Amino acid sequence: MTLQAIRYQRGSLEILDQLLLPEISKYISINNTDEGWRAIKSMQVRGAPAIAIVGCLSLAIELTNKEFQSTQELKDFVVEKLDYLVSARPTAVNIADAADKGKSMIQKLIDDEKLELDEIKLKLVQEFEAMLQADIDVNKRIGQHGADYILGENNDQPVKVITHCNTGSLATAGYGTALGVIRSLHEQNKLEHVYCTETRPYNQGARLTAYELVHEKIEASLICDNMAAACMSSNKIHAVIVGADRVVANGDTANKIGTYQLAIVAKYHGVPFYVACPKTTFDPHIKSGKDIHIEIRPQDEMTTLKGIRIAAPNIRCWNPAFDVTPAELITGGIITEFGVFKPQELQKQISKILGSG
Ligand SMILES: CSC[C@@H](O)[C@@H](O)C(=O)COP(=O)(O)O
Repeated sequence: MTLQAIRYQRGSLEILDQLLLPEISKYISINNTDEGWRAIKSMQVRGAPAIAIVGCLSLAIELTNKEFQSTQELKDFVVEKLDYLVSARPTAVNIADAADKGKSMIQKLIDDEKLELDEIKLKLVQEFEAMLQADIDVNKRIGQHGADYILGENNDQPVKVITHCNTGSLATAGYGTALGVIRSLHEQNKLEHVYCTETRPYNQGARLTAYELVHEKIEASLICDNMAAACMSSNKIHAVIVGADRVVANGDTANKIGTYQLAIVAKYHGVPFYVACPKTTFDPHIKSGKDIHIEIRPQDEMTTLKGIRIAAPNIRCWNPAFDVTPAELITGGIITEFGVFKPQELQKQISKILGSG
């Protein structure tokens, strides 16, 4: 059985508290957008697609339980709550994309004079609910496209890959993006080995990806972040596959801190570097990676481990949660639900994809 980070049925939302994993599997309920915002901010739920889905579902819960007197009141409430949810973490664009879609949808529904207030509310709730299944479907397509492409580049022979951070069932509605590609390779018996990086300082790799890989019985080894170069020089690695929090118009990509250095190391060793993400991770409004807002996280994520101080007292820290990988280092391509694109064709492909609705 695959891990389920998000459990939802109308009126009830629960998430697996990722702060407690891997030792404790505990679901917590999210009853409104305040609780949704706090769960995202504290990283009880994390990963670009999961943040968007949990944010929107926390609003669906609040909408289900609340009565409105007018469509204007409903619209003001939805817009305010969506803006609030987007503010929880700034780098991943998926929640901003979902918020924009929610806002234009409510306007469209209000403009439809045939619809009553309750029907408008219900349709909006249904729209947010549909994100769960849609994300799993998209991830499976990403997995298939990515696995086919990588195997095509390797004469259909089993491959060894490296991945970074957590991009699996815990970061999405299920299956995963980069980890979805790895899962798909494994399902086809074409995955010889996967190395997952520890992903300091929050340890998404050691705690979450390693947990998913063990759970799925996938051949895997954990490496510290500073072992990636040694791993590539002492093993034949066929691909590095990572996820993304925002891919901008020129193909520059923000992802978990450490992705950039992994891409540099991969280029040096001639290992193709792939980014796997859905179209909701594209941000065509930003031209280059220099303009992506990078979230800075609290210092204690670096200085302490489970509440125990591991750094010298009084040292200051710089703790950016993400970095930007320039498009030219994404040498393998960007794996989407529509296929695999080279970063230089991304701008054209994004307009084509976004134009297709
Ligand atoms: C499918 S998840 C893609 C990205 O969101 C993932 O690689 C990542 O950087 C997650 O960062 P996090 O800080 O854990 O939310």
